[in-house]
Amino acid sequence: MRSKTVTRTTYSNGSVNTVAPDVKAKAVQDLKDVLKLTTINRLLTASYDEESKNIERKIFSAVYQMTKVGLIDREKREINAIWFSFVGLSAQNIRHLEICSITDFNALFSITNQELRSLADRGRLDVETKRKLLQSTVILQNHWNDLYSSTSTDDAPPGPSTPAIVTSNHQFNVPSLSVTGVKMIQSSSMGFATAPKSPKTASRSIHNIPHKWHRSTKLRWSGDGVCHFCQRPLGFGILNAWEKCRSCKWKVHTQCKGRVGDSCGLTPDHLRFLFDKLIQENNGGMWKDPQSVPASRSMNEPAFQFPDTAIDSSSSTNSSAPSTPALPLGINGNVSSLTAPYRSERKFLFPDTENYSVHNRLPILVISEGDHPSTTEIQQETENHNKLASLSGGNIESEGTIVGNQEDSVESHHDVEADQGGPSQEAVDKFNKRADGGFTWERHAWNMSTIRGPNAQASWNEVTIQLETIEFDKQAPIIGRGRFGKVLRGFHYGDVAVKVYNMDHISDHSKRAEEFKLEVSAYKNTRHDNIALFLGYFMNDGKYGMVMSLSRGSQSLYTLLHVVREKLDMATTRKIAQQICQAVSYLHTKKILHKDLRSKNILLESKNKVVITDFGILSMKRLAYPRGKLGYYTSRFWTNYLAPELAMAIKTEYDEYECEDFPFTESSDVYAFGCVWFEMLTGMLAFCHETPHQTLFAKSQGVRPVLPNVKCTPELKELLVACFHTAPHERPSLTDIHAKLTALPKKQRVNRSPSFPVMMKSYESTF
Ligand SMILES: Nc1ncnc2c1ncn2[C@@H]1O[C@H](COP(=O)(O)OP(=O)(O)OP(=O)(O)O)[C@@H](O)[C@H]1O
Repeated sequence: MRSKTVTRTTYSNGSVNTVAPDVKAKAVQDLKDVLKLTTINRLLTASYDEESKNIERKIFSAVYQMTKVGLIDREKREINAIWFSFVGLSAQNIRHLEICSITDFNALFSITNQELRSLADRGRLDVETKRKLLQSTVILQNHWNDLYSSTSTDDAPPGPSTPAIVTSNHQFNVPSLSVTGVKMIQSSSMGFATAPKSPKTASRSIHNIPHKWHRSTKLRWSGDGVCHFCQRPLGFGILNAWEKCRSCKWKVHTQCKGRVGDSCGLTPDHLRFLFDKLIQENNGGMWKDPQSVPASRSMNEPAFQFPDTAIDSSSSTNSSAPSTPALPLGINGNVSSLTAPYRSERKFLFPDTENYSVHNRLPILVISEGDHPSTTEIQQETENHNKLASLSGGNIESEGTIVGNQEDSVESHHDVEADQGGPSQEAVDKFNKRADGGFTWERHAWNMSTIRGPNAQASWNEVTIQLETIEFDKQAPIIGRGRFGKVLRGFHYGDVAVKVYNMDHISDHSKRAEEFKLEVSAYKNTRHDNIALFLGYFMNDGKYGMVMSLSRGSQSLYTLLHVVREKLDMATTRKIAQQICQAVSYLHTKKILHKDLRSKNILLESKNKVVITDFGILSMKRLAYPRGKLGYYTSRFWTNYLAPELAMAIKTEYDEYECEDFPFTESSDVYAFGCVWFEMLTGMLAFCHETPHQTLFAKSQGVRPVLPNVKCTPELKELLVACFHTAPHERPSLTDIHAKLTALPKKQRVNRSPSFPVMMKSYESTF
């Protein structure tokens, strides 16, 4: 019998599956074949005959088969690109959608028809392509849903599984929330490659609510309304008959009705209602069902019932008991039993009463994934780059690699005006206010002579780099892409990394340059061995970017821990922790807050040296873009590092004019540092078993990360647990942590009592 080579596939959630490469290759090939067999035009014809249905089914089963084999992120993106090009999208359209985080089917299914339409509009997809995209997405989603309804619990198709990525109009995530049982079921994954598994004891309740179509016999004019399925105008009710679902408010032509599926989608309001219900029911004891999830062992132990008490320093270094109050694997069940003991004795009361706990609402989070680009993307990027370079006579080396929209260049004169000095006094004030978030940050935080003052212009000029002088790598210009922009590889008197920022969240183009300068100014004044070296910035033709030293290793701590899955020894962990402490406390002395300290933003130059990046950028406004009131686009695992006071500050609906930014403080950076340290010690993310919403909820309830069995001294454990204190002012400062880390002896000597009798005292002292 021929033995198969089996590879380990690491999922984005860190789990590992074994998949025979030939099985995977076959699945991918099947999809390509079936796509080759047919054309989307046939699939999307108005005459929806039996043959079209068969084609649909074939395509879907190929897609489904492929999702079963477990794909890594890069493969998911490639498949997504295959699907999009089959639908008729150009490479540029695909790039646009990817930039908007539609990188796999999961993401595609997670956004509403309306959001997809607005993404298509922003990407300037032509009418026909947009129609095909929307229509084909509905078809695919329907199949997915059908399959969900017809599949047994264990064989459920892999799919967007949890409220982590919230579907506001479609039902793909909903199976993980049982409407009747109202239990939050923990998902095993946030990616579409792994199937959400329900506990075996409780069968999964499938959301399957039929549409309530209503057809008015009156003559109705629907204004500019378009059919949700075919995207053509609805027109008059009688002439071109259309119907409206009373529940989800979808309007479709009568002839399209058959193709939108039998199951009614959940609108954002429905979804909120569901969450509201979950939280309310929790108060009413709905989650107290003792059958649902066995209570955590630690919950019955008095030692672990209170999060804010100092840790028992007598705990053994190799104890397997968590040193913090345990959140049992997921808060997927008996949450009240978890939180009740804390509530009864909780010392800390959150200062902000305007939070979602009070209003019984959780904000909607959509997870976008910054990632390494696929080969196809690199090729695409390189082609664009070279094409533009040749068009401009090789002058504008960078233009092709930088994504910006035409509006930016139209408005660029504003930028030039704004470039004639530092940001305005008003902006600086606003920025300082934003930074303090109502806590401790002061206006005098900024060195006014560098931002605004007699030397401001000269100071900015010194760090301005002309875009034309940067030579971008022709082979593989793009290093990676994040939530707020992308990083390119270039040459500017040496190898450099160029981070191109997306400033679309500032709708007023004339304000972009000013805002960008405020963000960059955090970098401008930093000089530290463990901080990415700022070399300069550019603002050309509506492109905003920063040039910094290229980290040689090009590997982040996240990649090392969760992709390469390397276990760090105590000495390395300590060294890295010390360096992070030094770097971030340096920033704090410069009155700069990191705001986004995560293992992804810690680059490893070598095992002995880290460099931190991406500081001072994050804001609620950035996260709220482009969803606005609909929720936030966040990086994956962002909530895991979020300090509880920040988690509490996220408003369910973001309003630019009314909402304050996050109340970032040095202490929130300390919390994030604790999470990174935790990650290094355990190889796992804090709250790794929770979905983002569960994490937010848990944090709002004062739940702290569970520290599993780690080999470290009680002092270190105590220090780590102190970083997770719910009250920000109780957390230690990074300088203190660094001092304690340094003071610890290099090697812990274990004082074991010998198994044989020894003379403990010296000969002299005995007599
Ligand atoms: N100075 C640098 N040198 C080398 N690589 C870098 C540098 N700065 C960033 N990178 C890499 O570029 C990629 C994108 O970085 P970026 O900070 O934009 O996003 P991210 O942190 O991965 O994602 P997000 O912040 O959205 O979660 C990452 O893989 C990162 O490791």
